[in-house]
Amino acid sequence: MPLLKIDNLSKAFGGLKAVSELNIEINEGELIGLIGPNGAGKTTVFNLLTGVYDKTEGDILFQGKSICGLKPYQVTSRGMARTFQNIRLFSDMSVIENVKIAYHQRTAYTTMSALFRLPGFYSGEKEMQNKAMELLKIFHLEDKANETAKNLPYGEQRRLEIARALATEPKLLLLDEPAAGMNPQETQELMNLIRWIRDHFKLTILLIEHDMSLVMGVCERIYVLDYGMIIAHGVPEQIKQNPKVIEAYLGEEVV
Ligand SMILES: Nc1ncnc2c1ncn2[C@@H]1O[C@H](COP(=O)(O)OP(=O)(O)OP(=O)(O)O)[C@@H](O)[C@H]1O
Repeated sequence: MPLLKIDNLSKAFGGLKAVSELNIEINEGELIGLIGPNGAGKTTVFNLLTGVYDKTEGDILFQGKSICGLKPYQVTSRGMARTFQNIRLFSDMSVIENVKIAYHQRTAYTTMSALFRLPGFYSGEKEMQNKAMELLKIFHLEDKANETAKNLPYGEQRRLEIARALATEPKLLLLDEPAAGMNPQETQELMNLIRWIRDHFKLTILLIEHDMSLVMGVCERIYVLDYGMIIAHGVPEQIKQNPKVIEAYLGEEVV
């Protein structure tokens, strides 16, 4: 059974079909790319997967169960987390608070123990603090734990967003243009980090990306969207040479 099965999914905005009869299957542990020209429908797919938009037609099965109609927080608790094209951090909160907030969805202590500061609350808080610090270390942000999120350089804010998504302990991680705004060296480091977190956390990853060197370098299979439809699907070597893909990018260098 695939971890994620997108089954004939469509989404219309009035007369515009942003996503049209989409079929995608992703198996546990895979690292998959979703690419396509501007306006192809990639972010709409993420919004459909995470309960931000309601589908017009079709179904989304996650671990064999339909997740259509669930609210974003319910999708998160089923084990799907995402980052955004435009970074969405709690910008006035500290770096570590950003991560701890995500852990709150997963902590075992009850409202009663939190209200009355019972022992369960303190052990829960301590555990959360330790786990958050561990994540920050992985993303080389431990020295910035108490800085205000908005004061971090752009590349670090992007890494913090991924750390925060991981704090919800997802099975499937959706990354929307993780390398946007990064220089080539940062992009290379991010590529290594994405592979590493997939292996370390035994994750499945679906990523949207315009940076072709990142997509081709890191993804095992790639789906190409154009006008809401899949025009190509395969391993990076097949995608690079696919005439429909080259045409969709209007002669832009695909690699
Ligand atoms: N909430 C909305 N209301 C109306 N139209 C929308 C909405 N969201 C997206 N669209 C339209 O759907 C189409 C697909 O948009 P989407 O943002 O999913 O593309 P994309 O592939 O992510 O593009 P980009 O690479 O530029 O981010 C576009 O024509 C867009 O204008």
